[in-house]
Amino acid sequence: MVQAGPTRVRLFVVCIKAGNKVKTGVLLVNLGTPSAPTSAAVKAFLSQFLHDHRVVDLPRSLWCPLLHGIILPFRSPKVARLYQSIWWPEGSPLMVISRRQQAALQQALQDEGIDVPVALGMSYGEPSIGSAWQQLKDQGVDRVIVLPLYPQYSVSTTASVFDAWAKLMKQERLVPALRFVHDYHDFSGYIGALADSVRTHWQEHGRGDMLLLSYHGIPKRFENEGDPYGRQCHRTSELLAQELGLEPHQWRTTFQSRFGREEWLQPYTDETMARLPKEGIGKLDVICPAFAADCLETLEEIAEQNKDIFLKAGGEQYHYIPALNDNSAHIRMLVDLVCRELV
Ligand SMILES: C=CC1=C(C)c2cc3[nH]c(cc4nc(cc5[nH]c(cc1n2)c(C)c5CCC(=O)O)C(CCC(=O)O)=C4C)c(C)c3C=C
Ligand SMILES: [Fe+2]
Ligand SMILES: [Fe+2]
Repeated sequence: MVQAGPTRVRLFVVCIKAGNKVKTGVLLVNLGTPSAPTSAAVKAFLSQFLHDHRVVDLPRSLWCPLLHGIILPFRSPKVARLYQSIWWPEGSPLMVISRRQQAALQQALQDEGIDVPVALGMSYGEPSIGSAWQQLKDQGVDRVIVLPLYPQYSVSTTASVFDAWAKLMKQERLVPALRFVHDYHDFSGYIGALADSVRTHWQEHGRGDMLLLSYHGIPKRFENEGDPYGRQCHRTSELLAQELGLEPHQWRTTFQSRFGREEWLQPYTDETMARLPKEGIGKLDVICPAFAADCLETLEEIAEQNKDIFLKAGGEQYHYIPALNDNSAHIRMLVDLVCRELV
């Protein structure tokens, strides 16, 4: 569907680029997921992920014995069982949804008359960022918009996408022109898409006493060393609360998915769940704005584990509001992000 206004600007931009024989491509990136819900596949995935210095920055002489001797052998079978509990017939939810996002973004750009191929790469596992770049290269792309699907910048996610891209480019003689989407934590289209999703949920399921915004955590030390992730999460929450007209007592920000023994960003989601019923919150709605696609950390940890904690602590009603996934407002927002980088 061709619209007036901004679309005409977009078409104009694409035409200029076409005249200069520059072809832009989009590389969507997410974290990745195991290829199967088995101990062996989870071990392979965790091994690649947890060897990334951006994720675990301990000296290898300390970390590798712990990783190979304890974490991989003991965590893999345990986590494989969790993946089994959320696995879909078509595969890992994160992978299935990411593929849908890629296809929907491709279609939406095409509908706008924007001839920009979209490829999907994962930081860990398959499809790799390298294979996604190869697909774009095969289509004659010489200008790339790398779009990590992380609304809030973190050294452990966004920076590792940049590392992977830089490593890949070491093999190229002709490095393509690059636009790298650093973050979109306060982008109006993203806040609007989150707000639409909450409103739709309220219309369908009724409204809780509180909206809890639970973000994936990072070690507190990362923040002390300059990672803006926590600050950006709080800003997303404020903007969403503002957009929904929530009073301070009607929303709260927490951090989930702790790993290891050191302190992570606080307050912790699970501890908050156990406290809220005692503070008079009986009905709770939970949203996870750091996740562009549902995955283990939302479908199992939030929709199952934390629900149990809240209900066992005396809560009456608990609703998890799904990630934006391939909903139309999310795809529209991604089109807008891409168009911003086409200029
Ligand atoms: C080791 C420390 C970890 C940091 C730091 C971290 C940051 C971080 N992660 C996401 C998003 C996702 N994490 C996912 C899985 C996952 N994360 C960690 C650890 C850290 N994450 C582990 C060990 C795992 C694997 C599962 C497990 O063993 O518990 C996923 C994928 C889930 C899936 O469905 O496959 C996502 C997505 C963000 C946004 C983030 C920092 C901002
Ligand atoms: Fe190692
Ligand atoms: Fe994680």
